[in-house]
Amino acid sequence: MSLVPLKDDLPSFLYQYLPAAAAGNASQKPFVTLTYAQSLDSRISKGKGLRTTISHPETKTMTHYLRYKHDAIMIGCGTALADDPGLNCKWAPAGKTSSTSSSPRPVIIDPQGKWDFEGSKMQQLFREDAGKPPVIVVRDLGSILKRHPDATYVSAPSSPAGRFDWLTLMLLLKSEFGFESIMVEGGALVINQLLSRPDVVDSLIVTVGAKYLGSEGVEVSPPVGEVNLRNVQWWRGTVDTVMGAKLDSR
Ligand SMILES: NC(=O)C1=CN([C@@H]2O[C@H](COP(=O)(O)OP(=O)(O)OC[C@H]3O[C@@H](n4cnc5c(N)ncnc54)[C@H](O)[C@@H]3O)[C@@H](O)[C@H]2O)C=CC1
Ligand SMILES: Nc1nc(O)c(N)c(N[C@@H]2O[C@H](COP(=O)(O)O)[C@@H](O)[C@H]2O)n1
Repeated sequence: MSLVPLKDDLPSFLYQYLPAAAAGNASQKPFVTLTYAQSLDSRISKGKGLRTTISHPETKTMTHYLRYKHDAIMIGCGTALADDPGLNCKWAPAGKTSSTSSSPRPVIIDPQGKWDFEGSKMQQLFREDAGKPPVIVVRDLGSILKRHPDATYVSAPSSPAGRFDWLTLMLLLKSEFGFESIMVEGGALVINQLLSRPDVVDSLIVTVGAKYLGSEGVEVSPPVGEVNLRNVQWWRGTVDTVMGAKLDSR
């Protein structure tokens, strides 16, 4: 499906939240953008495992513009299993066409290796030369039952509860794969952890869709309680609004 054109004022609105604005900052860590679309009742899908459209076509185009601006796109395996997403980039600057090379590399956080690249939308796009193959981050390379030859598996150190530390993970992804920028799209478990990590997240870009999804929906609400933001700006579209912000470390 093709995208509607990118709204003219979005690039200037987004600029300060994108990796290019931090170019020249010598950091060991990749630039990390946390971005997702939520309803007015802070839900990112209408139920566990239910792929849900929240973004209006013009903010969907914005998401593809954001994908164009990052080296990698990260999701948790809950999202990979629920949505079977493509995670490629369909946006291209005027006069150019989108291609595999302008798509970010998908990164799937999948400690137990539950998600399978075989038969996925990502595999289909890769075969059509319309998307890159994923990096799959697991806990233990030896425990993966089905390894796909076109996917890259990498193990990361984890806590006894099986959790990766986000900063360690981002540093590893930069050193192993050279990712200078990573866009994190979700899902809820990933977002709720990262909202309290100003040491990891450089920018927050949230689309707010003009709808409610109800109490059965998958909620974004950080367990740590209050999270404060700075450098907050709002963009108003036809139906949605978009908030750009930085996480406050104080
Ligand atoms: N509206 C939006 O922008 C988006 C909506 N979604 C929705 O979110 C829902 C999925 O959310 P969740 O179920 O919360 O799944 P999730 O995508 O956050 O994945 C959770 C899984 O990721 C792994 N994981 C997360 N943090 C980890 C850590 N620190 N260490 C090791 N492993 C870790 C674990 O295996 C965990 O079970 C779906 O319904 C999907 O449609 C997902 C992305 C964006
Ligand atoms: N920006 C945005 N708006 C929505 O309404 C959404 N449901 C999502 N979901 C995210 O996009 C992924 C799907 O990507 P493809 O279109 O298949 O490339 C989905 O898995 C979520 O990460 N995002």
